[in-house]
Amino acid sequence: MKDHLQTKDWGLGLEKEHLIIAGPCSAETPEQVEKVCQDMLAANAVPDIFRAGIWKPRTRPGSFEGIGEDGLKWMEIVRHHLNIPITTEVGNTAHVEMALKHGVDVLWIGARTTVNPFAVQEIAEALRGVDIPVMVKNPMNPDLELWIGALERMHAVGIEKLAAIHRGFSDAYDKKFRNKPNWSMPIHLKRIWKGMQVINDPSHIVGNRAGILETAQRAINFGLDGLMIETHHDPDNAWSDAKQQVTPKQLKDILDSIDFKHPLQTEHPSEKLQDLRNAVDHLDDQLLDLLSERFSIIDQIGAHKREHNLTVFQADRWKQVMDSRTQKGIAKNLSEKFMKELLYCIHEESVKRQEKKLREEVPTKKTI
Ligand SMILES: C=C(O[C@@H]1C=C(C(=O)O)C=C[C@H]1O)C(=O)O
Repeated sequence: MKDHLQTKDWGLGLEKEHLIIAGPCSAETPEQVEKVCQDMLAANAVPDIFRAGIWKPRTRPGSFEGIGEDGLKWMEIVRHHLNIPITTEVGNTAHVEMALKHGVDVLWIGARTTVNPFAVQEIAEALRGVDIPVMVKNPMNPDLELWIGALERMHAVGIEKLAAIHRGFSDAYDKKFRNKPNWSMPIHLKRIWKGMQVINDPSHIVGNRAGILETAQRAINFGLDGLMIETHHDPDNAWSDAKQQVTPKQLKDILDSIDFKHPLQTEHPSEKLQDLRNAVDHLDDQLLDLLSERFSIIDQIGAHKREHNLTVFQADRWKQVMDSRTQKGIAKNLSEKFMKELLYCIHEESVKRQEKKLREEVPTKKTI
């Protein structure tokens, strides 16, 4: 993947291994901005970057849609009290112009914008030639390509200072989260785009302040690179996202409670870890041998089906395989979800191979 600059090279003094971004969901009044800063200082909870929403994309009209440009002027208050970089969301070119005019240090692209390549491209064009870091939130839907695509659009206009934000994915059925985490998405992003830092936003994932610590800890356990936590001096009376904001004191407690983990220095794994990894290598070899053996028998069954004019998919047999293996797996401490995914994957390959068998060697019939 393309070279980009990590947060430590943004020229903003962001040297820490885990970046903490905090501040209110929305800037509401100059007094509110000042009070949040004062309470952050008093609670010893000054983040690395201060966040404040100036324009709020709301699901339905009628709720508070952000204070607009006036709020950008209040960012001077933050600079005065905390002397830290400031970030806000931009959703169109007018936002970009105003944010640049008022010296916002870091921009972020919101989830509702990331879904729309036209909107992302317009913002990218407005940023061509500008030296400013941009953080891209995941799109509303769990589409990794769209997330990477938005980062690439920024990179293509010369934005090298890039990071991603994992804020969860909209899900009509799963009501446990406001936005379902789908942890595999940020992990895949980090795997595909080497060195891409992903900041976790537990506030938007959980949707209520009680669950923030648990989700934040999981993000750190998985190896994400920082946290963005909505923080307000009086969360219950916040003009937006009242349920999920925490006070600076609560932010401090959350950060103090998190057990921050560190990436492994891959060059020097301990002897113990090396032994365990060798054992995994050996087992993986055996797994591959077994899979290859299974598929060679599947091919023989395919040949048999071809000779006897049988269909590839056999529902009764498949149900029996699925049910019995799932139960056996559960008894061996493997999760039901994992067993089902594994078996679906194996079955898909089986039927593909057999169908190919049916096509490739049509038995010669004497037609003349
Ligand atoms: C292997 C067969 O073909 C298909 C593949 C199966 C499998 O992978 O276990 C099971 C049932 C069939 O849908 C079979 O009919 O036995």
